[in-house]
Amino acid sequence: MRYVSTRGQAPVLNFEQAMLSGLARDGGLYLPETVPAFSGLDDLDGLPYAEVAFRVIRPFTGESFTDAELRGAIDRAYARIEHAAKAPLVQLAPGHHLLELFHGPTLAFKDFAMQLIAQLFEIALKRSGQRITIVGATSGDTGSAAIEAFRGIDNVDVFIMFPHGRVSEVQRRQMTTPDAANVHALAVSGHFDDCQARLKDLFNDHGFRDQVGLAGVNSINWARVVAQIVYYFTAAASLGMREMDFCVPTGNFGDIFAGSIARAMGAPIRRLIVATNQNDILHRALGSGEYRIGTVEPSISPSMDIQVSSNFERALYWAYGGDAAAITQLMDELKQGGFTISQGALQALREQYVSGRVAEAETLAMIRTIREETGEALCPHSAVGVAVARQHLEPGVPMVTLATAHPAKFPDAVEQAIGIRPGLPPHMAGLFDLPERVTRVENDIAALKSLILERRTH
Ligand SMILES: Cc1ncc(COP(=O)(O)O)c(C=O)c1O
Ligand SMILES: N[C@@H](CCOP(=O)(O)O)C(=O)O
Repeated sequence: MRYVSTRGQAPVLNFEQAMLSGLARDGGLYLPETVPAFSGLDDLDGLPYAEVAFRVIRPFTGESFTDAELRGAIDRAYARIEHAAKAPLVQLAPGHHLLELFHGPTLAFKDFAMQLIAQLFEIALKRSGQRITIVGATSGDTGSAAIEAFRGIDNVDVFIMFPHGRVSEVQRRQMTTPDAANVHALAVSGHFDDCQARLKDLFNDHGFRDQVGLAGVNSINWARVVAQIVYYFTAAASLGMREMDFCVPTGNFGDIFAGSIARAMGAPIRRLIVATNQNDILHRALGSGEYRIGTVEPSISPSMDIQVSSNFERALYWAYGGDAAAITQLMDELKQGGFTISQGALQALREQYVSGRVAEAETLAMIRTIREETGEALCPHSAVGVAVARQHLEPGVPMVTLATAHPAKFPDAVEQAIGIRPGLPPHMAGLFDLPERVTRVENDIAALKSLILERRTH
């Protein structure tokens, strides 16, 4: 399996190389040259999650890992997810199901990919003896999952940039309380898009990149996306491999893009529905063809407060039929504020995705409604998903909404909606008593570089 960059100017890599590279050297994102068809769809029902993961991921890893290495990594990764089913599917209403992706150690869907790629990184780094510096940008959940997965791993430093004052207190504490020497939480002035832009600046400075052995664990890393494909298959298997719709709370477009890969592999997915909060650039772009960056408005679903949605570049690459020059041009225009999607590409995108957005009041109302109807408390991101899914329900077609985080990560929003403050699970009970370690940094590339050079442990 060979991986190519969306911008067409970076070396073609194998899986391990693409995983260790993160962003391609031409600034693009890696994608497989072809998507493998999945054989054995009808054999998945009843299999353990780890076995489905092995079958789905194996075609992507090629010669990079032996079967035994991959199975071992998967087993260790998913042993850390508490629920027996790992990603249980629960019925919200007849025909509408919630895919619960928050039973991992940091209570968000990010654990599914991050736990696995930490295992794969460890195998690859032990083999090569290489030392790396992971830098991540987060609106809250990627950062906590990365720190949990990579803390204490030899040969790795982890720097996580989060937007100062724009993540929930639980998310912040998950990033600032681990005391491992290789973990560095950085509170950056600005919003998530600033953090992600600085991350890409670091990757695009090849001198710095090579000096520190820069690696990335955001969904710019193809290995993250691969691991997120698996639960589309387990959900489809639980519903008997009938044609179904998926509604995905969306920000950086990684999770829903994993759904398009699942569909391309053969999963019976009819519609993939992009659900956004008031930061609705994706909904607007799919409606009008104009991808224009607006102001990021803080919301009660802060992990989705994103305007520059990184993985949309991968979707565009497909929609433009693999025309890397066209993507490079669009990404240059994006630096000036936005671009117009060609009619042909827009049509191709609309064949892949439909979309909806909900405002804050609707999100709160949906948390209340689901509490009344089922007794469950939804996190605000999952509530955005459920609200948009309800706009798109069709008789006879099962709908699966991805529940991307545990309500206890966002207690203020949940309490505002239903008057009940969800408690943290026992393994996180001491979170509010631990001392925090965090460095305030300006949104400034020179300041970030010197901090990373000064703090890294190797
Ligand atoms: C809880 C939660 N829901 C949804 C999303 C959106 O996922 P994606 O960025 O893959 O679109 C995020 C952030 O990634 C998140 O943390
Ligand atoms: N919502 C995310 C934003 C980064 O997403 P990623 O999937 O690209 O890592 C977060 O919680 O940090």
